[in-house]
Amino acid sequence: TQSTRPQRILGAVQQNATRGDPRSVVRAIDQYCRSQEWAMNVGDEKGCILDSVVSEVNPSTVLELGTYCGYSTVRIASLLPPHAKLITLEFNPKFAVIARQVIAWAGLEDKIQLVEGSSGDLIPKLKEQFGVKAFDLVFLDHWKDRYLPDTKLIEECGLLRKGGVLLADNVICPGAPEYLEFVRSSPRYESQYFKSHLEYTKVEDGLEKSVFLG
Ligand SMILES: CCCNc1ncnc2c1ncn2[C@@H]1O[C@H](/C=C/CNC(=O)c2cc(-c3ccc(F)cc3)cc(O)c2O)[C@@H](O)[C@H]1O
Ligand SMILES: [Mg+2]
Repeated sequence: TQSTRPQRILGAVQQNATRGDPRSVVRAIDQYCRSQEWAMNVGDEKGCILDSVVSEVNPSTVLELGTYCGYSTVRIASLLPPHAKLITLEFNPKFAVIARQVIAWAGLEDKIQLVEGSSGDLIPKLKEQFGVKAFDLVFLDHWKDRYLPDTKLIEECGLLRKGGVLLADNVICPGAPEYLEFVRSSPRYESQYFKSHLEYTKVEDGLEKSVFLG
């Protein structure tokens, strides 16, 4: 029977990456998606910007919205200090199954908690159910029209610490205009745009980094 793109991405990881070596997992996915078939991973060019923001923030707790195959999940977690944790939310069970195997191949199960469900339902439960106090970094890479409502929800739930950072993928392509307008005009955020390109292409895209001022 016909395989799915996430299944083929997992296959590329299992064939080309070394178990327990997160960077080889990232490299295997990038090589596959650049040479065989495009997929909506943040990719290697924007990934370097992601790496620099993660290293700068040096977060203890990270929230990712939209796991997909786990590319950015593994990329972020590979840079976290020993006791740091990353919670990633994914509501498509077929993608979650693949992402869990990619995360396992990278050997990052101890750092990453993949929670199945929709961000709107799960965000209000993160404090009580997962013992989260506040996030140092949130990576937004799920449905683009959900960036703004989920940011407001994260604020309402007191899940972003003062100085905490929101990092949003795709603010140009496909675009998140309402989100951009909000974080760039709100006095409670200090925003900065990192110009780059859509993963594996020459199309312009970029990441928006927004520091929560409290
Ligand atoms: C109620 C839904 C909102 N809450 C949610 N809660 C949890 N997981 C959610 C989610 N929404 C979506 N997801 C998951 O995130 C992922 C969705 C990501 C959406 N991303 C994009 O559409 C995207 C699209 C492009 C793209 C760019 C150009 C183009 F021509 C075609 C596509 C590039 C990207 O980098 C992208 O991130 C999936 O795994 C989905 O199941
Ligand atoms: Mg994206």
